[in-house]
Amino acid sequence: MKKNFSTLVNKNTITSLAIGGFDGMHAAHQELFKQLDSNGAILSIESGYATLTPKKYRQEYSKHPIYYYVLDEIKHLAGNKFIELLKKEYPKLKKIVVGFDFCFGKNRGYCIQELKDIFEGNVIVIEEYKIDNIPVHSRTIREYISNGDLKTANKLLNKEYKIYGTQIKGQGLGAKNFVPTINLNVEDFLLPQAGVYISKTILNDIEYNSITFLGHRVTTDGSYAIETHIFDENIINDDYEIQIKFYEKLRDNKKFDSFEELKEQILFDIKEAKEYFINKK
Ligand SMILES: Cc1cc2nc3c(=O)[nH]c(=O)nc-3n(C[C@H](O)[C@H](O)[C@H](O)COP(=O)(O)O)c2cc1C
Ligand SMILES: Nc1ncnc2c1ncn2[C@@H]1O[C@H](COP(=O)(O)OP(=O)(O)OP(=O)(O)O)[C@@H](O)[C@H]1O
Repeated sequence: MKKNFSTLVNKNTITSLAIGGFDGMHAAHQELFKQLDSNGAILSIESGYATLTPKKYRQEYSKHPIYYYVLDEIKHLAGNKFIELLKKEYPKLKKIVVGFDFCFGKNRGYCIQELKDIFEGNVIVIEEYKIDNIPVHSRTIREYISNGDLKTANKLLNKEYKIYGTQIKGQGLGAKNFVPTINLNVEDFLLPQAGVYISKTILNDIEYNSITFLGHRVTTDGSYAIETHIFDENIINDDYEIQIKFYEKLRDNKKFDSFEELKEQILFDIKEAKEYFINKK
């Protein structure tokens, strides 16, 4: 994970700010960032609901430093007070970049026109950004992920959806009866719909082709699990942090009548996922 270097960049040097929530750091957010100059920064207003790129993981997706405000601490401010606060914290601020639907201040009562009226500087407003006619928003991307449509979610993110987790102990059945898997504990991130996904797993900065299962292990102990199988590698993982990138869903979670049938299906899933990566090249 890239360290948040915002604390290292002096706010006195910042001349432009992109303002918003920025959960996902998706394709539309990146359109805003393109308008920042080399002394530009991102001002993320934290509502506490970021599940695509929780705060700790967000800096990875931009070269501009990210600063944060907690929404609850600033939402009572009248529009002019908010701008005063920005001017005080960023004395060289000349340009503000926001999207078409940006509103701020008490009761979200101040929007683009008020921003232009109050801020004595350049206000750049980005029109609603769409991909294949789908408006790009964090809420829309969350919905695609929750419905298992990672292909569309990734298109709107302009990158593969990625989660971070830590290794936990599994049932100890995988390597003996099925295939070896790393079992993960994941906090803070939105999890895709239950099922089997083509994925890449990153351990110690090395990216491996893999397949990932999420859901209740209805064929074995019934408990919820996130498990990833890395292809053709003998992995002895002692890494604290594991990253999973999701590509496409292969199938739903399913209850099998025997371990043999589940194993056969898992081997078929692996074959399909391998073909996906071969064809992608
Ligand atoms: C590619 C893949 C697909 C899986 N599909 C299912 C499934 O459809 N139904 C199910 O009950 N468990 C499924 N599992 C989970 C297995 O039941 C699980 O790997 C096994 O119980 C071993 O768990 P362990 O690692 O905790 O020992 C799948 C696992 C993998 C790796
Ligand atoms: N599709 C878009 N086109 C242009 N600007 C956008 C778009 N989506 C977000 N923005 C702008 O990006 C900034 C960050 O906004 P925000 O994080 O609320 O985005 P969002 O993806 O619309 O989130 P949510 O879905 O939670 O409303 C805001 O200034 C917002 O106006």
